[in-house]
Amino acid sequence: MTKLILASASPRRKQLLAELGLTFDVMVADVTEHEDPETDPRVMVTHNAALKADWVATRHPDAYVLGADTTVFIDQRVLNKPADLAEARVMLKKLSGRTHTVFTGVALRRVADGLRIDEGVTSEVTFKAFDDAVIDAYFKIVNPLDKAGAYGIQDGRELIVAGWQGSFSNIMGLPMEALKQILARCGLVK
Ligand SMILES: Cc1cn([C@H]2C[C@H](O)[C@@H](COP(=O)(O)OP(=O)(O)OP(=O)(O)O)O2)c(=O)[nH]c1=O
Repeated sequence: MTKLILASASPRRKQLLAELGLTFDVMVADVTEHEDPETDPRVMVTHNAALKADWVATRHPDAYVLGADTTVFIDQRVLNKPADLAEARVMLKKLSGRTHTVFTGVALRRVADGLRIDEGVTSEVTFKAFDDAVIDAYFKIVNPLDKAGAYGIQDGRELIVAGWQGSFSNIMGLPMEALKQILARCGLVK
């Protein structure tokens, strides 16, 4: 049987991949992600997605292994996960009333036949203009610390998000439209 492994600790990625009706295992890669705020975001997410997939793939050479990485980009700088609530607040204030870009990189690997597929997807998100009281309310319902840019489009978006363009699932962490095409190329989905 063909085995698929999701190389991720993200509950959002697990939930999104499960929506395809596939059977898969989850294994978290023990890697240090590249997180330079001044780096090219597309290069960074592609590199980090490949790092995660490669780490698991070398340990499971017969399995298809999927890795992904998501970041937020504004003012020519990358916003990764905030270190604490104070940094999360600074990030949300920077994003308030403006449009930013979300980059997700996806890497599929299989060591047994040398399969390597890399893909990068971008989406745009526009935030409402909001004040500290809104950020306080937002932090009561969403934990910003495990999310790039200190927000999750999937929860509480009525407080902060005015709209988006592109793939909603890409913003959440796994671009499902592109991923379905990649998995279909490997015969894993129809
Ligand atoms: C922008 C945005 C990010 N995120 C999340 C997706 C990712 O989980 C996280 C970005 O960090 P990542 O390093 O991409 O992912 P992760 O550490 O959560 O999981 P792993 O590396 O093990 O795969 O931010 C949302 O959930 N919603 C959003 O709207």
